Amino acid sequence: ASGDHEDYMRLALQEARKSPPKPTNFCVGAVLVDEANHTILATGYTLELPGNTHAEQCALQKFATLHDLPEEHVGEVLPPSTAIYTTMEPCNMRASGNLPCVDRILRTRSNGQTGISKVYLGVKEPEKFVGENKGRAKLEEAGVECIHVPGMEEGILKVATAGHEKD
Ligand SMILES: Nc1nc(=O)c(N)c(NC[C@H](O)[C@H](O)[C@H](O)COP(=O)(O)O)[nH]1
Ligand SMILES: [Zn+2]
Repeated sequence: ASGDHEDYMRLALQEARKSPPKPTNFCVGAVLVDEANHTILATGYTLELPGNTHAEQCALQKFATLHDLPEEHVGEVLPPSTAIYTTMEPCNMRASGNLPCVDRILRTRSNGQTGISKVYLGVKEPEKFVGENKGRAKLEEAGVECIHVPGMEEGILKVATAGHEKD
């Protein structure tokens, strides 16, 4: 039911609120969900884990850690109907040059692993740091279904840009 999608996106926004505002990125929240069992596998928010970490990256890393695996191997332990909810579409390029979350999501589907098969997003990425984010098209080309969960855009962007100069 669409209510579930909004509930998970609201939870992701709650997570985003925990992120320390910075002028050089967005405060984003993510929730990794086993859709078949309606269970939350992990949550994450920007900068939750040490280093210049992204929300989606943190959720993946935390779930991998639960299974004593590094993030790059998380695809080995994700249940068959795993989705990720993220308040902002996964990054496809990062000004820091760190591995984008689109690549981390696609990596979960390597070696015949199902990995993440659905991405629910709250907003498109504003073109402030890296121009237009073409991540959604890249995910869809790879067979990952991307679904916009509407209705929370204002709140998501307010949190995401909390560390930015008020223009
Ligand atoms: N989906 C998403 N989740 C995040 O947790 C986050 N911080 C961004 N932000 C996207 C933005 O494009 C990058 O934050 C800047 O490009 C700076 O790059 P770094 O974050 O320093 O690697 N996007
Ligand atoms: Zn990212």
